[in-house]
Amino acid sequence: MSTDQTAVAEPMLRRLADLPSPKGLPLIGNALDIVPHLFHQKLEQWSREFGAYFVVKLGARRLLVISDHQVIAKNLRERPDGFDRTQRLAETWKDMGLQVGVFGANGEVWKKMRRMAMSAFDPAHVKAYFPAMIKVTDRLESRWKKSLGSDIDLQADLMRFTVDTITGLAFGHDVNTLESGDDIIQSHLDKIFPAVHKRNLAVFRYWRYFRLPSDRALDRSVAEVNAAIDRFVAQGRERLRQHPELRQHPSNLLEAMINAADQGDSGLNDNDVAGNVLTMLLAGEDTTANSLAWLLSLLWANPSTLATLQQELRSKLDGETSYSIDKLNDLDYLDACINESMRLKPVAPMIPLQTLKEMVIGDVEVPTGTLVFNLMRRDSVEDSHIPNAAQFDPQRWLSTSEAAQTAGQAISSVKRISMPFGAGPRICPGRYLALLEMKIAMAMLLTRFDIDSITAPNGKEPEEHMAFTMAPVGLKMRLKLRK
Ligand code: HEM
Repeated sequence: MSTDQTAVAEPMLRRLADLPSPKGLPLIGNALDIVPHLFHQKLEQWSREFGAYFVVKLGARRLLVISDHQVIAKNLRERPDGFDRTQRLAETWKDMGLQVGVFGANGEVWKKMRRMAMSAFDPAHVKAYFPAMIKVTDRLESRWKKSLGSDIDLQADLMRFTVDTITGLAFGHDVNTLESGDDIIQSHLDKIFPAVHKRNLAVFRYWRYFRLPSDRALDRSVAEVNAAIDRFVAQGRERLRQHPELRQHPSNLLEAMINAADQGDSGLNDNDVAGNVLTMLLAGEDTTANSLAWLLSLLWANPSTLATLQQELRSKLDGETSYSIDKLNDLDYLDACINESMRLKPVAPMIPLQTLKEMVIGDVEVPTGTLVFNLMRRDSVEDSHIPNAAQFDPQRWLSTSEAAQTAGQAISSVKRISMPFGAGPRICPGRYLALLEMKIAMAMLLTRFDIDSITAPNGKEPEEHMAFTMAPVGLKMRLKLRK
């Protein structure tokens, strides 16, 4: 027998130039195919056409787009050594005059920032923030009681809920948008994410040469936000000076992060604290509010699931005088509903990264500096990976369910395929807090009220709108007092 016959064939590697690519125009490539708020859907559509690996051209930039969940999970775990967040994100952030925080930072700076952020999310601290979360939830309940029978702008109210929660937690500052109308900082923060998303995709960075009126408005908003955050950091320091006991038991994220920065070897200063506070504000509001809005719209579209969830919440929480973290963590069906809605409607449907070295991704050889767009949802909604993937079926997350007994493989895979909070060393550090917020809001809503209707414009399914996070468009909710 010749050695040739026994040798194991080396897999053939492809290069970026060998991969399929949607047809584009000279110089600008596929830029005209891209509508920023539908970018994720376009990439998902192309991935069905071109497969798990393809290249999109945006001017001089080449994006390697990947939708194989196993490869994506490996990419996310290969941080910080194999991948950074993109250079373009860091540049966009800097152009806008924003302080770098843990989300946008890379390398050694990220490591320090991440340590500081994690200290703020330590479970003992989250427990200390919990009473503030209850207060905000009570206010949401009062607000909704005043709106009985009329249309509630669902997302706007959920944003008020998450803004008040995060601002309270981040700064110990009670902005109370639920009772007192609009908040100034919030109206400025609202401009930042959509601008980051648009500028990240732009082929020509015109704002480096001239400013349109919208850019000047953005500059003003960033200046206001930066000044407000600096004030909050100064106030936080003053509080710690006056109440040294808060060093041991910080009452908010800001105090916890100032403490972490003040540890001898932290290498962090107040600018870093400010960058992380801004990051928490941006990362913690739309994400949680949009996830809740998607969950509610899916429940309304699936009445028997809504009834089962209502039954779980009422049977376990009726008669309780107040919420507790333990009780909220004992709501298995609610957990399953949240997981299932984030599988179908992940608010971060793509995670862009950039390679830090030459590497092989799947069967593709890529050079250093390659932009890699990880599509988080494609496999999660494919029947070949998840049975009846389009169906909203929380049961698939319950290990005790019949489905789990008969299709054990499918159940373990749904947990591996759906990664709404990312994965690996840069997985979302706010995930437990976000889940707690979602649970307390759902517990309040379904034990105190009956939902009369949740509708999207024209009676259709809600459309997806991407502006750094993916939101449902135009949801209105009507409530009745519980029978
Ligand atoms: C349902 C709500 C949320 C969702 C779906 C979500 C999702 C995500 C995702 C997908 C990432 C990227 C992870 C990766 O690169 O692997 C991320 C990162 C991050 N999230 Fe969240 N998030 C949520 C809520 C929050 C909250 C409430 C906070 C803080 C108050 C937060 C803070 C952050 C931060 C600081 C990062 C950057 C982590 C790093 O780069 O090391 N998130 N989140």
